[in-house]
Amino acid sequence: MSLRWQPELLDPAQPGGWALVHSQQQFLFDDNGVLFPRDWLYRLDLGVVSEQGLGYFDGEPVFLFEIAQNEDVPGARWQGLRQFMLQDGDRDLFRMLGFAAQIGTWAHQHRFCGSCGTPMQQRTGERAMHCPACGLHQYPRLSPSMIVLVTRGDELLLARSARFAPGVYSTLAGFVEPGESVEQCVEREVREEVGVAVRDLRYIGSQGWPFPHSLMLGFHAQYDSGEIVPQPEEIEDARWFSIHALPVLPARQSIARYLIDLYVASRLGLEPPAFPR
Ligand SMILES: NC(=O)c1ccc[n+]([C@@H]2O[C@H](COP(=O)([O-])OP(=O)(O)OC[C@H]3O[C@@H](n4cnc5c(N)ncnc54)[C@H](O)[C@@H]3O)[C@@H](O)[C@H]2O)c1
Ligand SMILES: [Mg+2]
Ligand SMILES: [Zn+2]
Repeated sequence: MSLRWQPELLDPAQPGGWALVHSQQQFLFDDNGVLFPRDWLYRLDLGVVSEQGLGYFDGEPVFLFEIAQNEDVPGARWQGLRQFMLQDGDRDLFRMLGFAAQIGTWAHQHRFCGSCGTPMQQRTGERAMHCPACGLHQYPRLSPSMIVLVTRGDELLLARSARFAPGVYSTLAGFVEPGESVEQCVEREVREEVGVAVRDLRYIGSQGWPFPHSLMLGFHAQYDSGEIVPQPEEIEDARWFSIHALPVLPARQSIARYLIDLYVASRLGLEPPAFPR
């Protein structure tokens, strides 16, 4: 892991430092980037709903201003987290922004106690919100999801949702439901989304995915039986693709792409790709 970005629980009462400004998966930036002098931001009166101490970037303390909506700031613009991910190069910057977006969204959505409605308070000493009336604690939210490449020899089962960019096909993914194991989730989601049974699941690796708070658990599975039947609401199209005639694939930074590239490399006897971090 790189040393440029180090998450840490900083006390927002500590003065100075730098700050990110986030709202609804977008960050404020200008010619100097996404980090603004914190004292300068206070003067803008941005309607801050939560302030969080995030950690250190290049050794400098970084805070987050979570604001209610994207305000116009002279000389600055807003850019979505996805755009920052797609800009190749600075993975540490994206890791910091992904963390900031998840913490900011969580803080924004837990301002009031879900049990009794009292305004929540930030705890000191751990990243948690606390209800002073009933004692409820809320921690940052994570949604475990499986993602799986299903293969049959030289063929890959890839699908697209109507939300994807035109022509893009990807691996199957879905959220883990209460009470099931990730392996059961893989079997259920594949059955639901394409009507196919799989076997020989192999866990490959995981990736934090801040859109908005998934933890992707990546698998490879062998096709077992069944014909492809796309799930009407979720899957626009699903097919077998030969490793020699693949469609437009997901972004290089995604574990979806890694699962595909890894399998293709193994079939062709090529060097395995680098894991996207
Ligand atoms: N990193 C990657 O390579 C990669 C690739 C594909 C998908 N993903 C992510 O995987 C996650 C799951 O994929 P999917 O969209 O196909 O899921 P899915 O197949 O379970 O279906 C999506 C539906 O699940 C419901 N849903 C939304 N949030 C939920 C939650 N937290 N828990 C349970 N159900 C929820 C909604 O009805 C939504 O329309 C998404 O966050 C997606 O962004 C990541
Ligand atoms: Mg899905
Ligand atoms: Zn409460």
